[in-house]
Amino acid sequence: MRHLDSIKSPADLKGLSEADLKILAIEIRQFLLESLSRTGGHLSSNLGIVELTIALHKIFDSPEDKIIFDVGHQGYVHKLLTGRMDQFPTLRQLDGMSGFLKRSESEHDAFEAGHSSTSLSAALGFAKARSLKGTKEHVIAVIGDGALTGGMAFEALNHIGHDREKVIIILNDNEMSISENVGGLSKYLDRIRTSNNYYKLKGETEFILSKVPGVGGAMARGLKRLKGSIKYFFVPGMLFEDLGITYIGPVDGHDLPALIHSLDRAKEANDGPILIHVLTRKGKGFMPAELDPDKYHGVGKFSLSKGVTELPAAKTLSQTFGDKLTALAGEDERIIALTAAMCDGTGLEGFRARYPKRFFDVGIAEQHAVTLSASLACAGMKPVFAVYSTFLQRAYDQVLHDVCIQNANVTLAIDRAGLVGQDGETHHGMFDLSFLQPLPNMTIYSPKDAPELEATLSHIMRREAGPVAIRYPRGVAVTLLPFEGAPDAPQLERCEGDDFALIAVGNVFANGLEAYERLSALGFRGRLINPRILKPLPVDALTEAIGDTTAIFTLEDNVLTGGFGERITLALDPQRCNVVNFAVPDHFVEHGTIQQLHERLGLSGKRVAQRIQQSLVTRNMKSHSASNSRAPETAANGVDYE
Ligand SMILES: Cc1ncc(C[n+]2csc(CCOP(=O)(O)OP(=O)(O)O)c2C)c(N)n1
Ligand SMILES: CC(=O)[C@@H](O)[C@H](O)COP(=O)(O)O
Ligand SMILES: [Mg+2]
Repeated sequence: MRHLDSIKSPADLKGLSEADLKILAIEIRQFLLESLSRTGGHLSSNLGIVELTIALHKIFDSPEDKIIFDVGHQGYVHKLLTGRMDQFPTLRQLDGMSGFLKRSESEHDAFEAGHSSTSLSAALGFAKARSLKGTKEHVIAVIGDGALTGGMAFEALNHIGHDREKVIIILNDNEMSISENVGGLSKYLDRIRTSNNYYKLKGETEFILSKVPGVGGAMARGLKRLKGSIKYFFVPGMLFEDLGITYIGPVDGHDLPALIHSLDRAKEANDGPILIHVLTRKGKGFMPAELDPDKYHGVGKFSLSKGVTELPAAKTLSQTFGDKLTALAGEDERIIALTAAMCDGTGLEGFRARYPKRFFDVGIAEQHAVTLSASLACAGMKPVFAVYSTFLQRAYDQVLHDVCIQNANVTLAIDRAGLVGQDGETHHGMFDLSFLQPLPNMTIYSPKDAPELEATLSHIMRREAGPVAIRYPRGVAVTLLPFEGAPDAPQLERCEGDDFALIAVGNVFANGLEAYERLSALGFRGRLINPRILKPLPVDALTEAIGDTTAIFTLEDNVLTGGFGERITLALDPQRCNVVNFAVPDHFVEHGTIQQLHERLGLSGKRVAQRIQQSLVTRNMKSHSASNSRAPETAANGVDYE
């Protein structure tokens, strides 16, 4: 029997010898590879953190001790060691186990995340509560070198160093964010990594200090000064210690005895916050992932023998965006592309290669990226910040304060708008319309497919009229209908009659089209409108497109509150129109495929058709006799009433 099979909780680790733990690490890697090859998931970060997670659970006593994982994408080993092995076949699937930590899943998941750089603030909160309650548990934050580039992490370090509360920070340094890590901090860690001589000397000095009994007075001061000058000579700055946080390391993160020793040392120490600098290799143990950790950061199903085999090229909307922006940058040298550590995901690889001087990866620093964009715009450039909708939430005040108030010519290319699928509730981009629509000066576009995205981007880069957001979903670059008309005017895409008008925003226009065709097949004759521009709301053009229709339906993948539907409902004449909004309801949405989630929320083509049909039948029954109803048979035939 494998050791892994006998581990139902961290308590089962305690009796294992170091030799057994090393075998366990091999078993865990094997398990992760086999399981994730079938489900997909965040592979390389988890392969890299196997020994560290084992050591953490060996030394500390979860759930009393609080282990907080930053982002949480590297929490699979923790899930395995806390009794969730049999849930791995359902990882990130509808109603299955989350890809992140969830308090509802386990008492060992102390704090939830999905967005980066929150763990240090969270750890300090637990530590302060401990002091106030007078309890004794340990608080440990596990943060990656990428997550440490986020502003929140700096804010928390500043507070932790000052506060002196005992928090154990494990810096899991694999020299990678999703792509290569960037910035001065990354270079600083690199210097530490290569300053072995310093650590030898520092270690020896500490050893001398600890061994000389009753060392005191001038001698102690001399030795301390010596230690200090060695430190400054070999590692300028010594950032963490200068902030007031004791630094231990670097420690080989795949050497279990060394990890156990360092964690034990930190556990026993009494004095203030400690940072243990652990060096790991992303993708450890699976050669394709070690060689290309970026590609294996998040994977779909893959082959254990061949790794991720290239799929027949299905171009994504992100790539459509990136390619088009690169082409436009060839015509206008003021165009600048920015990303906050999501170069690949936002389709900017080509731009980076073609125009490296006009490409900025700022690290996980969305707030900084937005303000940087604002000042670039004020200096006459045309910055385009490509950002996932969910991560833009971080930079709301910067959008408001630095971009919109100054009417700066900044383009927010909002990728992963709408539901994103398996990352679930922390990652769905279902709020951007609600938080951007209220902002004065903001213009918002929502193209329905790849050609429209290209046309809209060209239009935006020419117009130079203040802040713009263009939102598009995670997915394949399809062409739904040929592009006609203008990118900034609503398009009446289908017009067969006045039974109903469906206004479907770009992200879910495909669902609207399917619903329209289903209703057409049932004999309903309506209109299908693609609004294209959501702010300023083109009320006159939409009113014209609606024509004499009085049954209006809106479809969007934003939450209902503050969404597009709500705004158009307020704008249309209530005496004449009856407007029904289909949108994401007022609750966080779980993980699953986008199609499954649309189905569950009543936003799929099929469900929208059913809901419209039901609504029309009810209206007809109210206003006419039952015999005048257009399709009573189908209404009674399997409609899922809501
Ligand atoms: C605010 C925010 N921006 C971007 C991301 C996307 N993201 C998830 S993991 C990750 C890289 C994190 O790097 P690191 O902390 O070093 O962990 P590693 O994957 O190397 O283990 C990024 C950029 C995020 N989760 N949150
Ligand atoms: C953990 C995290 O935030 C990212 O790794 C995210 O899962 C990437 O999402 P995409 O797969 O949509 O690029
Ligand atoms: Mg990293």
